[in-house]
Amino acid sequence: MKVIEAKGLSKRFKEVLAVDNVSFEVQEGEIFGLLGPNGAGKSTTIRMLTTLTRPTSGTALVAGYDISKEPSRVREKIGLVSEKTILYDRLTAMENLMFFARLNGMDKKRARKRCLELLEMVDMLKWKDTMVGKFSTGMRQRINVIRALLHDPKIIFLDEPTLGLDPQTTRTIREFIRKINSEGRTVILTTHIMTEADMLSDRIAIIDHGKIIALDTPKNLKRMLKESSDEVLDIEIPNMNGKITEELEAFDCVRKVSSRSPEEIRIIMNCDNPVAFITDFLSKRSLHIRAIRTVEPTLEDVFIKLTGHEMRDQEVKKARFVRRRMHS
Ligand SMILES: Nc1ncnc2c1ncn2[C@@H]1O[C@H](COP(=O)(O)OP(=O)(O)OP(=O)(O)O)[C@@H](O)[C@H]1O
Repeated sequence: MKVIEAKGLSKRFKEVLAVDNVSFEVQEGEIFGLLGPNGAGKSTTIRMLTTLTRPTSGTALVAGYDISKEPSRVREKIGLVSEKTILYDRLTAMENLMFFARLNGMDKKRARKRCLELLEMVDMLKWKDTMVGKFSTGMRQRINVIRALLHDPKIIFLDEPTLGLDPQTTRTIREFIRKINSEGRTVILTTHIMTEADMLSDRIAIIDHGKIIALDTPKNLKRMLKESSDEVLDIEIPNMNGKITEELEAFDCVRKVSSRSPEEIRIIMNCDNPVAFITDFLSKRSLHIRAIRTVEPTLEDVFIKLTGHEMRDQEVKKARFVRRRMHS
């Protein structure tokens, strides 16, 4: 059964078309990942589906209700975890949760029981009477996540749920996402982390510049690359020189070269004999090969193949742009 049906959703902010005619469906019980670089339009898509912002055009049904015509019905059925969520620093974990539970219209006794239950689920019971202002980012995020579950919604939206968290908390949050899903909830998750989308999602929509450029299971997305007979090779070159990326990319059979470290490149290519090709290329330039490996394609490779650029490229460019603006 479909629990989300987005039809031609678009959102324009003045000259920026943040979301461009996006359509997709999410089935009940799925973990559905929206994967894309910073600024791709993931948060804006989630904000429209959770009724926080109105689409410029198009619409969506969430739990059977139209996001534009019946927003309060939609809000009853969903939970949202976003980085913009506010917790009150001078209230304890329990007081924060009770405050939001009461806002949701729960009676005191039921609210208390539910808060304790949820605190226990994320291993935060012992911190229930501590002020949230004293919590680490990871502890706050656990409270944020359970806050969205207070009214027991069947559809949960998580916008970059592990952003800025330490590895241990990241693991806890990911396990928790699997747990709430295994209890029958549908999860819609945005992330710019390929491995996170890969390990959690039943299906993934890859978003770039506001458009969905691919939508399938992680396995099928990766198979797409395999079946295209593209090869992905990692090559260690101890005496690397900076020009080889450009030189290699000038060949028709080379799709993309990316740097993995100062001494290692990853190359996606479609040549008759890729290893012979690369060995010949490097030996002509007196470059040595320390190791060469064929690698199973990852979602990163799928993204590169589809867009012709790395997800990180854009993030680096964006960071540089922000820094330049800050210093100008
Ligand atoms: N309120 C707003 N006003 C103007 N532009 C906006 C607004 N919200 C988002 N944008 C722009 O819309 C585009 C998509 O942003 P969005 O936040 O949806 O991307 P994202 O994929 O979630 O990335 P990020 O992780 O960086 O938030 C970006 O170019 C962003 O600058």
